[in-house]
Amino acid sequence: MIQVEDALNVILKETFPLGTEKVAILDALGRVLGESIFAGRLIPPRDNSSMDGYAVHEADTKGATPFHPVILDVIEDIPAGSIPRQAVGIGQAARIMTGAPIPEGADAVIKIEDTRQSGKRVELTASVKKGENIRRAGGDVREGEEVIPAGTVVRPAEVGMMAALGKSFVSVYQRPVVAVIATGDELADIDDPVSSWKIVNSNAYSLTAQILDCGAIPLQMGIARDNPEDLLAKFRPALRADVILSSGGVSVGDYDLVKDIITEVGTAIEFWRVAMKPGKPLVYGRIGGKPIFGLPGNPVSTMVSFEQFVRPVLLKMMGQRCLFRRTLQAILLEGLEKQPELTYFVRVQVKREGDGYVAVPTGEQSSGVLKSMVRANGLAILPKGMQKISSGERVTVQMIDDSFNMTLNPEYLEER
Ligand SMILES: Nc1nc2c(c(=O)[nH]1)N[C@H]1C(S)=C(S)[C@@H](COP(=O)(O)OP(=O)(O)OC[C@H]3O[C@@H](n4cnc5c(N)ncnc54)[C@H](O)[C@@H]3O)O[C@H]1N2
Ligand code: MOO
Repeated sequence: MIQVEDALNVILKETFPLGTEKVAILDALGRVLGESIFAGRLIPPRDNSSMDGYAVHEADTKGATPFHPVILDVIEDIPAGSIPRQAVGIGQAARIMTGAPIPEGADAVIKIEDTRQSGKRVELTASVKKGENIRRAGGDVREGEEVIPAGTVVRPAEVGMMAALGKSFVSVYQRPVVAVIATGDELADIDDPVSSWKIVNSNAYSLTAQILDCGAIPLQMGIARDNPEDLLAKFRPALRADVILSSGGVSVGDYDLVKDIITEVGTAIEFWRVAMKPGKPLVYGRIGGKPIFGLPGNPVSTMVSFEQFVRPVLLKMMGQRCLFRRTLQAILLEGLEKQPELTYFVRVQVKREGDGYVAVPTGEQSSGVLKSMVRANGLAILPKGMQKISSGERVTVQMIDDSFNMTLNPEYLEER
């Protein structure tokens, strides 16, 4: 039996980012850049005004006050998007709007609030400094500058910047295709007739959802029955995926055949059984360099094993550098006993309380009870060596719900 951390080390050491592909910048959202983005142009492309006002010579504005205004001739109007036709001379001003290019001659912009226009003239009631209210060409981005380094996760700001730089396609890391095989004679699909002898194949759906949630591409292979022929018929075509997952059939029962079958198709098994609960009977191996995971069949075991081992693998393949969930410290509000040789992942609901957090176990912790997973936003990690934990003690919680910290003001949640 391998320890959780050792298992993770073995798996991640032999996992590498996939190649890259070109996608449209909006499709790059949430993905990892495979190239650095360099500026092929200046932003802004030329000096422009940051205020609605008048482009002037700074020297002309000296000493202007509401009681001793300076009067200038207005020579033209420069709305944003237009090209100035004349240079601004001494004693002259050009009316200019935010974003419009600064005309020749002018070296400052005075904002409208500090002026009074009368006909073809303008009175300045304040002075300006050289360069005031002018955004310089290249002030945001210089030509040739590395604006976004390779390895960055693309967010809306990066999408906007790439658009500003005229880059419509960009290189990102590929998304792995992940095959999912459910195993078990007792399984029925969602739409099959209801029978008390059958269990709905929910694992294929929770796993597929977890794969999608990571940004990877699921490939549902359906249900394999507990016989070698059917298992081989599902595993063989699954090997074209980048990662292969199965659920069930990895324990010690008479029909737990997954280990034998994946060995038969050529998998080098690296470990079977991890010192954890839930998820102990996990089997892991490599086939043609690809990872293959035989996840335990209990619905919670499947999901928790995915969280601990498969999710980091998929993220690493997609070029991500942050492979793990956020953890936080919380006060556990219920005492628990455990087997000291195993690491426990306890389903909890974490809430803010004062400056800190509290964690409440979400009910029955048996590996078949999916409802306590539905109610959980975190997994409290009770480490190996610990025998029991009392209410009021501090625990580390792995947050499996990213939206957790969105503690919205309750009045925003009121319904109409
Ligand atoms: N004698 C022993 N028995 C068991 C041990 C053990 O050490 N000794 N370990 C237990 C633990 S821990 C787990 S976890 C399970 C895992 O066993 P398998 O991976 O072989 O899973 P199955 O036996 O096939 O199924 C377990 C359970 O989960 C339900 N299941 C299976 N697949 C699905 C699915 N796709 N969707 C929904 N539910 C599914 C299945 O009906 C069973 O109830 O073994 C223990 N036994
Ligand atoms: O590991 Mo099993 O997953 O405890 O039920």
